Amino acid sequence: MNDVASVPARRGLLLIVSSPSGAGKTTLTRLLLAEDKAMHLSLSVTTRPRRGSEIDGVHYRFVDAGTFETMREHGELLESAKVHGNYYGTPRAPVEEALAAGRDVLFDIDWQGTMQIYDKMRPDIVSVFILPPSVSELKARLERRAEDSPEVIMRRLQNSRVEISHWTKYDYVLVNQDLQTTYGRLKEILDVERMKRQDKSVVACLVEKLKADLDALMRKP
Ligand SMILES: Nc1nc2c(ncn2[C@@H]2O[C@H](COP(=O)(O)OP(=O)(O)O)[C@@H](O)[C@H]2O)c(=O)[nH]1
Ligand SMILES: Nc1ncnc2c1ncn2[C@@H]1O[C@H](COP(=O)(O)OP(=O)(O)O)[C@@H](O)[C@H]1O
Repeated sequence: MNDVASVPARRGLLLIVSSPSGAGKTTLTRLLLAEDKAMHLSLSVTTRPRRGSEIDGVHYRFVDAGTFETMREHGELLESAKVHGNYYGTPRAPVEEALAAGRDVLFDIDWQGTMQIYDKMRPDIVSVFILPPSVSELKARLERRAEDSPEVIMRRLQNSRVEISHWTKYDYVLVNQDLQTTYGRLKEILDVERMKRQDKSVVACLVEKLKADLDALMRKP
């Protein structure tokens, strides 16, 4: 039996974080990955051009359209979607390996991908939707990030309208006003959801032992 004073064993969970572009999901998920060594990023493949701050194999695997299509045809993607005119997909094998090993996996994917993974793995999923506090702040964040052209920023803002309408499909919604507050809430969600998935057999063993010890105590003269 595990030491009951330590965190009991549990199944791995799949944490999905989605948001309209610029709301802050990359910032939040990078903070989490840096701090939480039990969390592993699902590295997506994409046909989108790499941004200056991104590293191939760390933030995305950047592939051409032909490679993406071959992966999709061969069933190598757990889900895939076209977002802002580019293709994105989640490689299947690393997720299945992580789940089998009881590790937690983090997905930064859009609502279309979320729906596809829900269909396959709903009990293991915890989904969080991040909203910006206002449109002006969303636009300002996209501009401050300074990674996209004005045309790309306008397209992302335009697409935000559809994306935010999917918030109802998520388990939790966070409004990312103050970054540290939002990050704190995200960690609270994760703590609770991990606790919910604790291996109950460990608790059952402890309860049996407590009962036996109580019986023994009561029998003492
Ligand atoms: N379905 C799906 N969406 C993805 C995947 N990877 C990233 N996305 C989504 O694609 C959208 C665009 O991502 P990105 O190009 O990094 O831009 P950003 O949202 O402005 O940071 C975001 O909504 C991401 O969550 C994936 O593997 N599958
Ligand atoms: N709570 C916040 N307050 C102010 N700026 C933020 C906040 N969260 C994120 N940002 C900034 O907004 C920009 C967009 O954030 P990012 O994480 O790239 O968004 P997304 O991944 O959702 O497109 C980045 O420059 C980031 O530093």
